Amino acid sequence: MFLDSIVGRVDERVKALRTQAERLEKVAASMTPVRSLAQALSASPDRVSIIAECKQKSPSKGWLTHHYDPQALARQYQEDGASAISVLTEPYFFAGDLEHLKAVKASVDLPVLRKDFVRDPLQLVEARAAGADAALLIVRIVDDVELHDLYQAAAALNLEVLVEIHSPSEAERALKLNPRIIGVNNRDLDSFETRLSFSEEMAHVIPADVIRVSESGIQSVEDLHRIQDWGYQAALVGESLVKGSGLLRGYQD
Ligand SMILES: O=P(O)(O)OC[C@@H](O)[C@@H](O)c1c[nH]c2ccccc12
Repeated sequence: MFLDSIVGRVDERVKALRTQAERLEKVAASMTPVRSLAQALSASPDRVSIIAECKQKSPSKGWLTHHYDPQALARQYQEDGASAISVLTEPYFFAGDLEHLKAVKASVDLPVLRKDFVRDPLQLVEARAAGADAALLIVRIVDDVELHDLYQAAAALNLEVLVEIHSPSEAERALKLNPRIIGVNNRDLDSFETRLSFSEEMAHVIPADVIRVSESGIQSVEDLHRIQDWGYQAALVGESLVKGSGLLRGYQD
């Protein structure tokens, strides 16, 4: 199954990273203060804040664009009113690269989120050393102890986290962390199908003081309005923006 193979590759990457642990920790400790994702997502309470994603390829849709320039894309997102930028760094299934994140960070003023499959605290050190302000934590791919340890490790690095869930039981696990931001993924990671109303179903299990992000399959201004009606402060949008839908501009007008 997809997640098993992706997790296998992640664990290989982590193993290779071990030799660089000391250097990465030094670099991470020397980084300038983070740009706060939580603050960026709370800045415009009357509308949905958009985390715009740089993604070249996905397991469900294949190549999204032939000419991928994450730096130029992120700059455009910022100009069009995005609140934060998400950058895919997973190389095997999403054609991502940590270098994309570094380039993006250097060219925008917005918080930058590392979008990867995080299983080990060293990946968070690596993210911080590359300039990430926040990282995604997918509840499904770790156990409770690992989740807790990753959450603590991120806090120690001053890295904010977007805790991603895809079921009521994952919501329960996530809430034990007292997280500031929760992402509800509308995409089922087994079937790859997206269903926006999943965000509606999950809204009532997330406490009101948690920043809610609806993720995946968001394509139109109407979708953004629906999410807002369900009590979400933010949306994570990839494919439709990469393909040039103009959703950000359409929403600003
Ligand atoms: O391209 P979309 O459908 O707008 O989705 C963006 C984002 O939600 C999606 O890329 C995503 C959400 N959670 C993930 C976890 C891993 C990789 C990718 C993702």
